Amino acid sequence: MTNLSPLPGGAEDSAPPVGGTTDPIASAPRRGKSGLRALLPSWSPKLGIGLFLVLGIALFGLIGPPFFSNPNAIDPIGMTEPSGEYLLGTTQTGQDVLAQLTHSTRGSLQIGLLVGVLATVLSAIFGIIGGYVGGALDEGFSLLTNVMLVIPGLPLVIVVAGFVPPEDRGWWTVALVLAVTGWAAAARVLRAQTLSLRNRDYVAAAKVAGERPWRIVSVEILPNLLPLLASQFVFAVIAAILAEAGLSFLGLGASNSHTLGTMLYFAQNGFALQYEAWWWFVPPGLIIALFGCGLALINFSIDEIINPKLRQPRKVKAVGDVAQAAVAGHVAVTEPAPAERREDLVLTVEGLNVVYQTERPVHAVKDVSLTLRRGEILGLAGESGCGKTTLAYAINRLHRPPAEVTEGTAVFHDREGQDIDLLALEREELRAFRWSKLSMVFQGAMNSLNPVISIHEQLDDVLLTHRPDMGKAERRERCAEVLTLVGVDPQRLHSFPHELSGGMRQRVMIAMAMLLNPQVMIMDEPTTALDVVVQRGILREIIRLRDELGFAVIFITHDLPLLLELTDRIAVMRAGEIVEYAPAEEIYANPRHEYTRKLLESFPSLTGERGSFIRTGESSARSGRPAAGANERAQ
Ligand SMILES: Nc1ncnc2c1ncn2[C@@H]1O[C@H](COP(=O)(O)OP(=O)(O)OP(=O)(O)O)[C@@H](O)[C@H]1O
Repeated sequence: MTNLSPLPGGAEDSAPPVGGTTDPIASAPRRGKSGLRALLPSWSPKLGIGLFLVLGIALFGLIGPPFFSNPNAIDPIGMTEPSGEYLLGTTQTGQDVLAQLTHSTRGSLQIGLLVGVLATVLSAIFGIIGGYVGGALDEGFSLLTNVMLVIPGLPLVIVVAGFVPPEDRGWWTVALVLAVTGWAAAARVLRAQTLSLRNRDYVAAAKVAGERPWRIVSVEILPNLLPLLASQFVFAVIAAILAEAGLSFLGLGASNSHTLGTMLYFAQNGFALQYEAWWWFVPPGLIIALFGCGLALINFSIDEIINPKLRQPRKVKAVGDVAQAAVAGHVAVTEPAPAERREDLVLTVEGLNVVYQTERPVHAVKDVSLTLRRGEILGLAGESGCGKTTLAYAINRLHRPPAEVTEGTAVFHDREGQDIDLLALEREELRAFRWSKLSMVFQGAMNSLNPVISIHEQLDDVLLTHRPDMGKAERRERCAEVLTLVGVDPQRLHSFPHELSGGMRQRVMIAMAMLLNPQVMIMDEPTTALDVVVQRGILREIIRLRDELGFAVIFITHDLPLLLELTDRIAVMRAGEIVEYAPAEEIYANPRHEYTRKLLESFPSLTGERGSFIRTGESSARSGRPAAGANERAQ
């Protein structure tokens, strides 16, 4: 909408991360690491234990067999307990259990690995390719997948395995049977995910950019499915080892091969349980359990590489140092002129600091102090990445790790006279507070509506949660009322989000935020995605509603001219700090901070030296400010 260009030294390129460096986007993931290292999971106890178990068991199965005697060799000593000669004792026929265990571990690993690879490849082919290509291919693949799904797995395996004569039933035959019968469920999940991913904006952008389908699948879609594929692989391996054990137990396992399953089968046939020969059946059972556990732990770490949000936030040094280091050298805030009476205020934020505790911490909000008066529209301006959203989220306690409020307070002055320390609210108190006293219209809010639920149900849900005493008719009336307030025909209550225009959806989101008659509404770029005419209509509504209902608004945008038209006061943010905080007229007529001046100058003018915007005075209805002139932006 505007052509605000990043200024030299703006937030994106100057926000000093905690710790003193001046690297811009300190949050850039693993920037300091080489390409290969960036793909490796970061070390954690979970990963360590998982690797130890899996590698230990794999090594035991891989390099163990040559070190031990022939597992079939019979010693006339019969069944004996573990001893110096036979570390894990012997079987009923005097065979060395340890020798059998190494060979069996190898056999089971071979089967697990082969089934894991085959089942994952099959599910990826049928799920991802079908889901992405769609049409007849997808229908064919889906039909096959559904048929495989409704055939009961184990009986089919038993029948197939039973048909293969024992002499041909090697470990790879069993693996093949298990893979063919075990991929369908995973394929369904992958197809569903692919269907969702193929409609994402970045996939559409790749298509428009002319990328070939195989590249879109492998570069845009596949990386998003890796955690799923990894866990499906792990699941397939574990399931295969267990299924093979089950088959062997029934005498349908790999003949002439040693697997953990056949070991358990012979232990059962040799009455190991009755003879209390624990050394015969406990070790194979334990290996199966430990191997599964190790794979699951590795899977957690794989998730963390693919999904950085799962990474544990790092603990950083003392909060005081952090704030001081970051604030040092920056220009002091310009305080708003008029003295503020406590009873006029609805929100007071003091010395708020928010740090993203990532590998290289990002100090996104630095020592921010501001007040919001009852019924006031306060603008929060600043270029992309300066910390506006982080500040709004922290005030509303919506921030999630790695974001952490390291210092400061945010106090809500309720109209009933109570002061509520927002940062100290417990979970339930917070749930009751949010939306009923302070609501939020999120960035890109018009996409936040659930596409398969009608507008009425979505509005009604909020009332059901927060006003359980309201009757059905009363709730319906309130839903219709808020829609009317924002200029949407109440008939639209029956509509689904896709039946509304972008502007209408945005209005519905504003209606939803107003539903409980809050005292404060935080609006994070609520009109950015809309064209100027629709935007203008919505902004008019916001001012009118504010005037009628008396709520206060924190309006966040990078569009300073818009704020000049709309707001009573403006806080200009840069690199996490508020560098200027003054009434809108003052910012327009006499910007004091160099950065504010640059922001204003960066809007080209058709008619003058700068800024094709002139204050209309529309928002000054309540304060009695004079309108300053016509507005070209509305055109
Ligand atoms: N999850 C995160 N981990 C690390 N750093 C983050 C995270 N989210 C945001 N940041 C960083 O915090 C800073 C402030 O981001 P924020 O989203 O609050 O900016 P903004 O002013 O709202 O930008 P925009 O107008 O583009 O939405 C940026 O430098 C950003 O890179």
